[in-house]
Amino acid sequence: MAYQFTKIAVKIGSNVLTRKDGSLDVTRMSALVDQIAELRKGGVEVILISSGAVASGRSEVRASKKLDSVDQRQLFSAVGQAKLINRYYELFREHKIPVGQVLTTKENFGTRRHYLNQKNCMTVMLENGVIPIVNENDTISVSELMFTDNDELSGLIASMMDAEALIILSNIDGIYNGSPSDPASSVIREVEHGKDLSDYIQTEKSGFGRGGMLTKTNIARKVADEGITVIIANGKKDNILVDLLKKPKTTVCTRFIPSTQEVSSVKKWIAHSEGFAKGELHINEQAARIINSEKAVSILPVGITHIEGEFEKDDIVRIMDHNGKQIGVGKASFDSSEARVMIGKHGLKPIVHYDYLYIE
Ligand SMILES: Nc1ncnc2c1ncn2[C@@H]1O[C@H](COP(=O)(O)OP(=O)(O)O)[C@@H](O)[C@H]1O
Ligand SMILES: N[C@@H](CCC(=O)OP(=O)(O)O)C(=O)O
Repeated sequence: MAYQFTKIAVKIGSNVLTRKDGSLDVTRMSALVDQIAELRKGGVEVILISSGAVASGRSEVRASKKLDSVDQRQLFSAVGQAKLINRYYELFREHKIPVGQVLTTKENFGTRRHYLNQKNCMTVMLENGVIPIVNENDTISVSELMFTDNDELSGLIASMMDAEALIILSNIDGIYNGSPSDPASSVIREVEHGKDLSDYIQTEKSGFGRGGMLTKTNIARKVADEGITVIIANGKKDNILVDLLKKPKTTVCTRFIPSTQEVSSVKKWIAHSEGFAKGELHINEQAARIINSEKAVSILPVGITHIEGEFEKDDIVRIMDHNGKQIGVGKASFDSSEARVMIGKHGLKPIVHYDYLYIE
């Protein structure tokens, strides 16, 4: 039977892969691997983004002295990632499917060249029948260099690899329209473009996760706006992956409806580049109004009131409106000193061209 999608990114959260005592839930891993193998047999290409390094390392080593949170993360992930990938390797080998490890950091997405290098690496893996298993390189990404969590990373990967769908597996059936523990709440089955869900999200996180439901929702919206279906579902449920693709109507999950507008690959990269922004372009009210309308416009010097920070040509900059609120990000066509000289002048080239502008 043909599946609904032919190329998907699947993110498996820490909570799906860990038991209550923090040990690696190999039975669950094995069940998910079986499902991915079944999807592959049915012609679906899969990119896996798997958390669980820190959680699986925690039960493996006893620290000789009390460690701070950074040391703990580095120690546990170094040990745990090896264990995690080894398990995946063994489990996929039973299906004769080769896997490869991709460990990455936020910095690896900072320049277009690095971004394309990673894309090429994973493309060549897929072309050769290898399933990429991606995780953040927790041993070297520390504090401000870290992704918020693997949800953010999975959004980047799905967008970079032009996946048709991103399936985020957590320990909950989807996004509830109230507290998940309240029996009166139920799972929101579909989220249309522009729907704000922030009122529903509780700030608490599950036992081993890092980001929580709010990051999942924000990432899901952004990725769906790029034309990719995003599904949040319960990875602890039997046969969930296959059911989501085979029986989309009857399988409980939250589904973000993708935008039908085409988004260029450069724009996709820029949309996920906020974390690497070097400076700020502040624009006046009229420019903000035009940019926020549906029209395709560039950021011209005439609409800029001031520039904050220093940046080079081709760096990512934040676009701020007249109230100081961030409305987008873009790639600067000039460095900050050149751009400052151009402020307020008519008839000059754009500081950020429309092709390199992402409005939130
Ligand atoms: N409205 C909501 N609907 C569903 N889950 C929610 C909601 N608000 C908060 N949460 C919490 O978000 C958790 C999932 O996020 P997270 O802990 O980051 O999981 P993961 O490790 O799978 O990434 C759920 O277990 C739940 O406790
Ligand atoms: N890279 C970390 C993932 C931490 C994380 O973001 O977890 P989660 O919130 O479950 O996606 C690990 O492998 O432990």
